[in-house]
Amino acid sequence: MSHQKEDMFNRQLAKAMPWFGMDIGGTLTKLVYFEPKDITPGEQDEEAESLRSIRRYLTKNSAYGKTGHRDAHLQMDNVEIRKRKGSLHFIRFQTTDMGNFLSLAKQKGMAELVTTVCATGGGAFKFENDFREQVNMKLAKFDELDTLIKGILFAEIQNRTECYYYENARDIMKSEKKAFDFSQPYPFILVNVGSGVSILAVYGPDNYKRVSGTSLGGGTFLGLCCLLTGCNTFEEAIQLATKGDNRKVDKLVRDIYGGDYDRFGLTGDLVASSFGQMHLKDKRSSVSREDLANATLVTITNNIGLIARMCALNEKMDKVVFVGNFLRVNPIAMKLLAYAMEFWSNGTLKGLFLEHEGYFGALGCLLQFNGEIAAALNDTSDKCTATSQSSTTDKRENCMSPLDDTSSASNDDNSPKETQR
Ligand SMILES: Nc1ncnc2c1ncn2[C@@H]1O[C@H](COP(=O)(O)OP(=O)(O)O)[C@@H](O)[C@H]1O
Ligand SMILES: CC(C)(COP(=O)(O)O)[C@@H](O)C(=O)NCCC(=O)O
Repeated sequence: MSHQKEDMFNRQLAKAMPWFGMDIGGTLTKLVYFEPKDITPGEQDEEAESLRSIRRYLTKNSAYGKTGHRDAHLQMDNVEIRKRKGSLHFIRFQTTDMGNFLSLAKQKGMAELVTTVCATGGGAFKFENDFREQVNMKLAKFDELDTLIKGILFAEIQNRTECYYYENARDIMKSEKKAFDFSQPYPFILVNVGSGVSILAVYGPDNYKRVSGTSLGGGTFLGLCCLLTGCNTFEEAIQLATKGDNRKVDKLVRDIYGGDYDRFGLTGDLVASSFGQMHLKDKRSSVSREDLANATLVTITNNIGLIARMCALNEKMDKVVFVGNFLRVNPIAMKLLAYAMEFWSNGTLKGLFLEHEGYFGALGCLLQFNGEIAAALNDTSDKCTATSQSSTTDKRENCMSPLDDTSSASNDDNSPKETQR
């Protein structure tokens, strides 16, 4: 890009503030907000009061409405995006609270400032009309798996301690979090544990395929836990699980064999049948809510671990990266997954985790926003490439700046894609 074009590009980007990326998931909506920290006095003079007030509101609070939270511990400072320096803020709320979010956006004057929000996740499709009708905002839609990978790669570059593993994974009581150098990531299996689970094989920055998935995910854990224990929140479910013992609920190999099943290396303390004791009335009457929560967590986690391991085996990959908000405040699940990768593969597989867990889709989306504008400024149809899929055909006829109208610039082609190697 020429200097002149770049200047114009940066000015347009600055005018497009606030920069957001939004991932509207099945359970949680994740919002990543870029707070510029290099505002010049000139910009400050021109800045609309509503923009200033939004910045203050988002950065000074850590709770918003009934379910909104800013994860201050995840804040990324000194980030450079498109030559602007600033901080990234990570905010989440329940997707069922979207109505309140839209009311708040209206109240804070967002609709006058922002014409287009970059959004990903199923809700970018589901809530598109609500955004248009209630706050006159358009959604520039991006595929959730494309943005997930983009977000992960960006976070890894920004934060050298983003990725970690569990040392001594075979001994869950002693296993400890340790930084992992993920600067040479490819190839790897990516397991996104959200409401449901998507499993990808990632070969390069723009080259991946969705190899598997399961409906038994974070939503299943939370739903079953609420049913079985009467708890109401994820945090409560995790707290209960931390104090419980799945062995009072599950049938172990030793409950069936009286000890190990040596011939096939199945030790006595291995779960033979999840919830396998719960058909017996006396066992049912002696289990606690905590035991049931723990057994639910172990059941769901082990199942995800098993499928992930099979995918790694199929794809001949040795790194398995787990993300998604199911892992939030959930060391039990992470340690179990680390153990499952290590133990069942005889040490050939490594389970890896990332600090920003459930925010990568929203982060990737925020980064994508700039790409769309760049495409618009270059203003040639051949430069209007689809979000990242190297093998997909871009069906867009016009590229328009999201500052004006993104209805045709967004990735509206929502047909399922599988990137070819
Ligand atoms: N505060 C929370 N409220 C609800 N679910 C939570 C919360 N924190 C973590 N979770 C877990 O995260 C899952 C959602 O993960 P996420 O990656 O945000 O997926 P989605 O995009 O489908 O909403 C829930 O099913 C639940 O297991
Ligand atoms: C449909 C989804 C991609 C939606 O993503 P999510 O909101 O759960 O993060 C995911 O829930 C999923 O892949 N479910 C499993 C579907 C299956 O392969 O059985």
